[in-house]
Amino acid sequence: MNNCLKPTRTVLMAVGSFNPPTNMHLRIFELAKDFLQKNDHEVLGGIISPVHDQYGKKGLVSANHRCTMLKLAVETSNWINVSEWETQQEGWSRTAESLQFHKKALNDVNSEYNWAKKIQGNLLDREFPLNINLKLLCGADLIESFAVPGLWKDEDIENIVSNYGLVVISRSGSNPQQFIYESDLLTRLQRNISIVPEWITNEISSTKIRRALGRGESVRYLTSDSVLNYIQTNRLYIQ
Ligand SMILES: Nc1ncnc2c1ncn2[C@@H]1O[C@H](COP(=O)(O)OP(=O)(O)OP(=O)(O)O)[C@@H](O)[C@H]1O
Ligand SMILES: NC(=O)c1ccc[n+]([C@@H]2O[C@H](COP(=O)(O)O)[C@@H](O)[C@H]2O)c1
Ligand SMILES: [Zn+2]
Repeated sequence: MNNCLKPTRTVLMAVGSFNPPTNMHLRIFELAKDFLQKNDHEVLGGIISPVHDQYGKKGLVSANHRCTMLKLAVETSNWINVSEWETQQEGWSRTAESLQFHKKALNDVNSEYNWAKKIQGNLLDREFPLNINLKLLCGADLIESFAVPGLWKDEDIENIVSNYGLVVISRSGSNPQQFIYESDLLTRLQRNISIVPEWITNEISSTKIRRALGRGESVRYLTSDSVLNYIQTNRLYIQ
């Protein structure tokens, strides 16, 4: 919330494997946008930032495939974009580093990145400074991973929540309110965390899509037909 008349200019960024992209990956952006627009934010755009190959998660297909699938998935959206920046670095980037890079590029009027130009183009005026805020959008399982020992630096969690802000979409099997209550750090920073309930609950996950594909079962309507055609043409996720 801000106290002046203008709504806060906000961009949402989701990080993850997107292995493969699912309809829920796009849904979380729609849910977050609706929520923020009712709460005094002007949502200028969304960015999906797939993780580097060196993240090394079991079964992760190449960034080349994941970026191509994501670009196919967002073809139906006029506001969600794909950033390949993380995948183009020497190695894995911490989420705090990725947020820092993307926020800087979004506020740079001379940015060379297409997603930055497109999002800036949604501004009615391009008064300098652009004052575009970036928030991390995630499902409740990602915030719960903050508690995994050694996975996230405390200083990164503090930086992400206090300098960017979090929008957390509830996911079955997780309880983000309780998780925040159990963390002194997150309780202190609570006003920068928005929890958005997903009332039309849906269990779609990339893991379940990979499992079904591995078993030769249909995954139609869990992801877009364009992504599905790409998976089939390139024979991905079959053992
Ligand atoms: N059904 C869902 N509800 C809420 N958030 C989701 C859902 N599916 C994915 N997300 C969120 O999307 C982001 C990217 O997640 P990720 O690429 O890990 O997808 P996933 O479906 O969880 O995949 P996997 O099963 O491989 O872990 C994360 O913040 C995750 O919490
Ligand atoms: N310390 C960190 O910044 C940190 C730790 C663990 C995961 N992450 C990110 O969270 C995402 C997790 O993705 P998955 O849920 O697909 O494993 C990835 O984008 C990864 O880079 C960041
Ligand atoms: Zn996941």
